[in-house]
Amino acid sequence: MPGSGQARGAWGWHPLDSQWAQRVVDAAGVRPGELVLDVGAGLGALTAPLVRAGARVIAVELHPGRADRLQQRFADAPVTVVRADARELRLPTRPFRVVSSPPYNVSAALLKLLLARGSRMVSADLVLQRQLVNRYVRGDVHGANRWLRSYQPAVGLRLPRKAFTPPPHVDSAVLVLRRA
Ligand SMILES: C[S@@+](CC[C@H](N)C(=O)[O-])C[C@H]1O[C@@H](n2cnc3c(N)ncnc32)[C@H](O)[C@@H]1O
Repeated sequence: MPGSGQARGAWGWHPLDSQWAQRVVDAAGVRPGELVLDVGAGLGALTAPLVRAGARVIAVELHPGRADRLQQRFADAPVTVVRADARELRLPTRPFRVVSSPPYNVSAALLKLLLARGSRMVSADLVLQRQLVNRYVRGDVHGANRWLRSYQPAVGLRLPRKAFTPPPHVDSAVLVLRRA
């Protein structure tokens, strides 16, 4: 990322096309008034349809320039922008949902945090590397025995590489987690 002192790839910069972002939010079935975390919010591709669905959004973004632009874009909307590392996030103490397209290099750590004991997460719709989604759905991840008692995992929307600009090198899908 020019001027950030960090290579472009290290930021996992693959924003979603707005139509695909809308599809992800529609499929999540977000209802007005729900508290939703958009982790790795970028410039707000998912935040915008979440606001249109009536959600109260916490948009988490580590990149300082993007966090500033999010703040400006959603200044008049029910959006709280938090500049934080997704891997060290303090989760809401109220029930919350997650609808997010995080950078793939933090997705395992983010899931570990979201699924930790005591989390008030009621559901997640996460755009992830398809291979990782399949592993979660098969229960083929460390600690799965514990969280599979609380959450029902499923494969949601499959996203083609062209749903992102620039396109990633791997296929993506939505990991859908609902409280069992
Ligand atoms: C794949 S992009 C997706 C952006 C947006 N959600 C979208 O769909 O257009 C991931 C975003 O996560 C941000 N990011 C990278 N590392 C992060 C971290 N450790 N914590 C929070 N955000 C991070 C990047 O700056 C980037 O904006």
